[in-house]
Amino acid sequence: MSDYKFLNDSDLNDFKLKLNDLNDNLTRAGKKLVIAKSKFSKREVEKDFVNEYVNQYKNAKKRYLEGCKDERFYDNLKTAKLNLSKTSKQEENYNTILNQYKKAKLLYKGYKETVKERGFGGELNIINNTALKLNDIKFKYRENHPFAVDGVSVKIEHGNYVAIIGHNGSGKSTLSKIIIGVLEPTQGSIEVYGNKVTKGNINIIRKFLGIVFQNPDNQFIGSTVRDDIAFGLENRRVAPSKMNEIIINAAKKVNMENFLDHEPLMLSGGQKQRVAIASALALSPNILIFDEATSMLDPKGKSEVKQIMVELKNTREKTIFSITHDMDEILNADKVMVMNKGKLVRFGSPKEILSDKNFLRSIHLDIPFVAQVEEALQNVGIEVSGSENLDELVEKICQI
Ligand SMILES: Nc1ncnc2c1ncn2[C@@H]1O[C@H](COP(=O)(O)OP(=O)(O)OP(=O)(O)O)[C@@H](O)[C@H]1O
Repeated sequence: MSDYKFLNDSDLNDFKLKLNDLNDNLTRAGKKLVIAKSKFSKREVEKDFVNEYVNQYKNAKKRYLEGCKDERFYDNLKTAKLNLSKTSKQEENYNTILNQYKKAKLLYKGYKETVKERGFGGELNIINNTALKLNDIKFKYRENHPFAVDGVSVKIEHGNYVAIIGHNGSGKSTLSKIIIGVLEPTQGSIEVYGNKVTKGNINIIRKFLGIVFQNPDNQFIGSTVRDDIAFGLENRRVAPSKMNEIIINAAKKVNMENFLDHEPLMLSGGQKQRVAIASALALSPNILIFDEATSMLDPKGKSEVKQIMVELKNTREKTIFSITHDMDEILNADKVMVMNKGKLVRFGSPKEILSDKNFLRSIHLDIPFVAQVEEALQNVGIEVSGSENLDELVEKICQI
């Protein structure tokens, strides 16, 4: 027994992630079966078609139930208990063995709770501080097509706010779909916090990526803001007793806590997007991706959402990616990725990117308004640069 390797929190976390994934598969198989049965009742399909989904559901359930049984936690507790029973209080290592027993007891309790909660609450394995590492990513939609993403390599550290810009067709959306695992790269590899993304773990890793899309109206399911934020949590089988607190906290982060009982469709565009952000935040993603999230909003809505993005950035709790056509937004970012014809042609701070305005113009990108004003002032000998917004620029001018 002396070389027995006791389990630790990371083993319990791995078990949570695995069980939650099996539970997702089971839920998906259940949904597909319901659809197949409804098609059968409308006489759109034959019985064989339904049977196929019945089998898939049965298999998913079998895998889930097998996944629930993990003898390691019981064996771990049994070993720790045995060790303790063989050790007298006078022995030097008594306290270590007692602590091992206490830990094993906690892990066993955690295992039982995990089964009850269907694996909810697992956290992404943080192997290193690099939120995203793309290694020579290439992607083409069809064999005889050019690469839509062509050899992109980049390393983004945790807590950064990264703006991805580029003219239409430059590969931004394709790249974002690769990051979120909707498209599989034709070549290259991806690491998320040190976890190499594979077919086997992509569904698990995707749970730690939150996405806010362009059209706020396409993102609502619930009849109130509260229901809407709850939807994702219900899918993850979060215990109802825990839900309220999570919903309120998420709503507070986007200043929507007073709208929880409002109907989502009656909100302004900016408010809708803030609810969409809250729904994503409720699921505690490590990486939050904004996919043109401000492009359909009026100026007030745009500014509300951008303000929330800056507040999120300032907490440094999440890594943020924003795919955007709004060149003014890049001033808020820590790093800017400039895409052109599928390639990452520039990567740096907003100041570095804006230092070569002619290059940006050559690939049909607008220059942020503030930077244009700064450029005009520089041309008449007034040295101002690096302002994040108009207020900052005005302040700098007043100090000259
Ligand atoms: N489903 C698809 N099938 C085939 N080609 C596609 C598909 N989607 C995008 N493409 C092509 O891939 C290239 C990159 O497109 P992508 O949509 O990623 O660019 P983008 O920078 O996001 O553009 P936009 O700003 O217009 O959304 C373009 O040449 C585009 O025509």
